[in-house]
Amino acid sequence: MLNRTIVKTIIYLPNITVLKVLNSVHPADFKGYDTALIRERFLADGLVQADQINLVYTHHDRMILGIANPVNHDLALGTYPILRAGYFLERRELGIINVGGEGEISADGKVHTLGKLDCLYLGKGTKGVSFKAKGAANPPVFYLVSAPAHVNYPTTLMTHAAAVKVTLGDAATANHRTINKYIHAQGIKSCQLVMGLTILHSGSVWNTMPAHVHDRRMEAYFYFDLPQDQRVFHFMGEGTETRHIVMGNHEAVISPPWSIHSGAGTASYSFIWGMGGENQDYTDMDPIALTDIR
Ligand SMILES: O=C[C@H](O)[C@@H](O)CC(=O)C(=O)O
Ligand SMILES: [Zn+2]
Repeated sequence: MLNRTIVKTIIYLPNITVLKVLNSVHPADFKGYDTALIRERFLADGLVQADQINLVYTHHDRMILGIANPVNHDLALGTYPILRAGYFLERRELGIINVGGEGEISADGKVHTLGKLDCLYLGKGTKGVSFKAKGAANPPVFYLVSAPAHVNYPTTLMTHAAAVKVTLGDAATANHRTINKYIHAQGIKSCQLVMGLTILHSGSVWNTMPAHVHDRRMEAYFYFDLPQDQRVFHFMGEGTETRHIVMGNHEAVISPPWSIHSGAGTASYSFIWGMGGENQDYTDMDPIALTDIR
């Protein structure tokens, strides 16, 4: 039987040029960076734009991150010239977490509905990917993290409720928070992506302290649910040479393998962490004692 389904929706193909390419940085060079250079080399901002997919290509484990924000149009994930690939996921995998209103993601003809904080994994070889809002009044904000992949793992949807939860910290040290793991060794299977999100409890403002590094993996933090006029002071650099970068809502920062990644907000907030690299062992972290941090 011929498939005579007529596709009625006009799918809008957004800009297929990446916003920015971030090259790798040597920790010895980083010591001399001023504010502007830190922001140029590590910050991904201006990602959320109505009816656009805005991506940043990094040479930190070749991770791509960005936002798809369909409002009035359905957005197709095109193939970017920088990939020299027939389609976006020809040699890549993709993790997506929605931090906005309800939306839909179509993957090779199958439609997945994502509420706020739900996660969809798309494996290598998924050809047709598009994003859609359920309503223009409260559109989805899909945060995308993609890494190179060599085999296909099945498309998997995981709701926020189904994510593995670990509550850490204490209100007394202003770091009471719940970690939600989606893509990891005991969760959604992937080639190298590890992904989840952390929600600070009301009144707690510190994440990931005492801080750690993991030389086997790079990481990116994407801050959200931060009031527009509030900021997170995100700390980075080698444990004995820290610098800070001031982050607003819906901004992401790269953490190279040699860098700590930890922040303190002027209000409570949430953030998505995404990692790629040598292993997928979430517990492979080398903590740095607070008394050793400089
Ligand atoms: O390598 C793991 C990542 O840095 C985060 O998962 C840590 C985190 O979310 C937290 O402590 O709040
Ligand atoms: Zn980490």
